[in-house]
Amino acid sequence: MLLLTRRFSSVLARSPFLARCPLPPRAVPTTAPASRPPPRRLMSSSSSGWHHSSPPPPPPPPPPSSSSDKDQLFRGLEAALGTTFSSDPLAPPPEPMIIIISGPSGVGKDAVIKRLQEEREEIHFVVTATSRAMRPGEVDGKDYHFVTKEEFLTMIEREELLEYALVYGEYKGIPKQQIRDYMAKGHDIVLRVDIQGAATLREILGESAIFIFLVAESEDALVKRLIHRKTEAPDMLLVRIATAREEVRRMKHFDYVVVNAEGKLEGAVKQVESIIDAEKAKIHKRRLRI
Ligand SMILES: Nc1nc2c(ncn2[C@@H]2O[C@H](COP(=O)(O)OP(=O)(O)O)[C@@H](O)[C@H]2O)c(=O)[nH]1
Ligand SMILES: Nc1ncnc2c1ncn2[C@@H]1O[C@H](COP(=O)(O)OP(=O)(O)O)[C@@H](O)[C@H]1O
Repeated sequence: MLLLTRRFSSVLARSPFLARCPLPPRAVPTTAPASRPPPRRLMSSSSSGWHHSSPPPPPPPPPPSSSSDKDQLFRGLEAALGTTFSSDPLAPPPEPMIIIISGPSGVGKDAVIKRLQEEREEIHFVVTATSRAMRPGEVDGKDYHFVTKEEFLTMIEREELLEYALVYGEYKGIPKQQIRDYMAKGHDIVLRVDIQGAATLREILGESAIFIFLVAESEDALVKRLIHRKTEAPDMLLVRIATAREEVRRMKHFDYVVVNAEGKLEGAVKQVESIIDAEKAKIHKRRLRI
């Protein structure tokens, strides 16, 4: 430390900046402090306490004001350290991650993911393959890759799927290659799966992915939302509601729970974004293995 201070002092001594703002002579000792006797202290006659017998040190030099002074000081510090200051980022670059969004049918997974994609370009929503029929308004390759049952079975045989399940009588599965391609390009991956799919993915991905459970504020709200969507016949509605009751009990296996309350879609999306941001800022990051 003493050596550095000396070196810095000698560098600054040669700079015009120092000529205008000289360092106080006692700031850099020329002899080792151990060899110097401790300063004598005298009791002041006033009641205010102790005073040094030596005169007060001169005031520190004023901070550099002009940009050339600041530049001189910067270079002086570099010279004193014997290295240049690097402008490389101090934090490691964020790595792509996999985010799994699950929850009961009708809770708003698709709605949350759609808004998330609008907010964050770097997110890739994996379009899963399904054997179910296309609903009005759905687009092949955007909502799902709609395939026949035979085509789906071929994909299973060829081990092209990271995970697959029979969901309400129809096959659903995640194409592996799509994940690899987008991760290689630095994208974060969002997967939307049912609860059994999330359990399978937990076995495959362990702690390397983030598992988010989406819920409505209440069962009552969830049922109304499903009725309002008008995509299910009453008997299928009953199956989905009964299943949802079971699914909510599996919440404890997830990392986070986000409430998508009625009319508060934006709040749910913001919370998912906060989770992603916090995970990106973690020092001990999740190590992905797929
Ligand atoms: N396990 C698994 N579930 C999926 C996959 N893709 C979609 N799902 C889930 O299948 C369930 C039923 O999907 P769908 O019939 O499209 O109905 P909706 O999502 O409830 O409108 C939803 O809970 C989806 O999350 C997948 O690749 N694997
Ligand atoms: N916060 C919310 N408030 C009101 N309606 C919502 C909200 N989130 C989603 N919805 C609506 O609820 C229905 C079910 O949402 P959807 O995204 O299809 O659910 P999931 O993908 O989980 O089955 C849709 O009609 C959607 O527009």
